[in-house]
Amino acid sequence: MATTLSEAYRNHPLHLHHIIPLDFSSIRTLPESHAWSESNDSDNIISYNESLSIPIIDLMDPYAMEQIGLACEEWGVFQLKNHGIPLSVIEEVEVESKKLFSLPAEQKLKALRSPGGATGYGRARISPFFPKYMWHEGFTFMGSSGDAKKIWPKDYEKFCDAMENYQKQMKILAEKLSHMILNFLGIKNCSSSSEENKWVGSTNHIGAIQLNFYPCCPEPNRAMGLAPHTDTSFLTILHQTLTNGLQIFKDGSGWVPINPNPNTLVVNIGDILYIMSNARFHCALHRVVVNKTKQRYSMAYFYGPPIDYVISPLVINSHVPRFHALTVKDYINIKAKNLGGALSFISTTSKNI
Ligand SMILES: C=C1C[C@]23C[C@H]1CC[C@H]2[C@@]12CCC[C@@](C)(C(=O)O1)[C@H]2[C@@H]3C(=O)O
Ligand SMILES: O=C(O)CCC(=O)C(=O)O
Ligand SMILES: [Fe+2]
Repeated sequence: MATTLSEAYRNHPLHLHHIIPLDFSSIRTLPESHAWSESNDSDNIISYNESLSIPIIDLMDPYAMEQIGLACEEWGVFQLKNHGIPLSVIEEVEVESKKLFSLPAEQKLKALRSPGGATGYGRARISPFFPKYMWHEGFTFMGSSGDAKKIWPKDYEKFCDAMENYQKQMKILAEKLSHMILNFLGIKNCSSSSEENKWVGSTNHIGAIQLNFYPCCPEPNRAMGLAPHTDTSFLTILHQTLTNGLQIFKDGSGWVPINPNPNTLVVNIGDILYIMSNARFHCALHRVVVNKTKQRYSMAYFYGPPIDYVISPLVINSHVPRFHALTVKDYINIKAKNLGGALSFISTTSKNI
């Protein structure tokens, strides 16, 4: 599984300066390399407005499927309560993640992501697309975290157990949500489509964890935690610690905050589901802003089909497909070169293909 995703990234090696994070522990002022324009502040958080808050859905609600479908159409993202993930599993992953990021830089660098790799410690993979660096460190892994053994040759077990339990639980939840979403889209009722979506609930899928850390920042209004992006996944499930920062872009409104709610996970649709929904769902462009006094941590689980799976738009009622069908691997390759332009690159109305 891990090797298959790395295979897709191998053709797009990054320069080391786009992988090695700043040693934030020794920094007291914002370096020019991390100073984004002030405009990032003025287009910032919109004022609170009831109709502009991301839906909170109770997974135990008998109408959860319809509510999830509607939230995907309007927002591309929703908050989920009664999700069934034991609190202890989430708490442990938080403890281990905090332990990891508080290590001295040289220790973390032992697990540095390789230039063409998908897993390990480093800056976000999207870093080369932006003129400035982000105020962020990340650690990506799939399955058992071999990279943790490089950091703690003897004491890796607690970390690995916590991450494995978390992945196990996240996978179960991701499968449940995927079934509901595919049902909502009516994919189950299309000819041969249940065949095509056999990856949901099988071992033949991609499941990856991204631990994110946003240190306190001396000038948060001029810095960026994680630059605007959509996830490549089918769907992403995110746990955030109690510090604000995540925002979703809503056409006509601007950046809408998704502030943490206790016992609530954030679920957003990724590019793969956006394509499969034939753009019926909203594409969840999101970013993270940083804080002067509070550190922020988040743990994302990316769930999606295997890299040889052919993504094709679900077309109902003689609607025209808005995207060319292509494999996950091809899409990852296109995105590695175009980032935000990847979706228009595969659009049936553009002249790129
Ligand atoms: C399984 C995934 C999903 C990846 C790529 C690969 C490993 C790391 C993930 C992230 C995590 C941080 C944001 C993002 C945009 C990034 O830079 O790295 C994500 C990206 C994607 O959704 O494309
Ligand atoms: O830190 C967050 O809240 C969001 C992280 C994120 O967008 C990602 O890991 O893809
Ligand atoms: Fe994301």
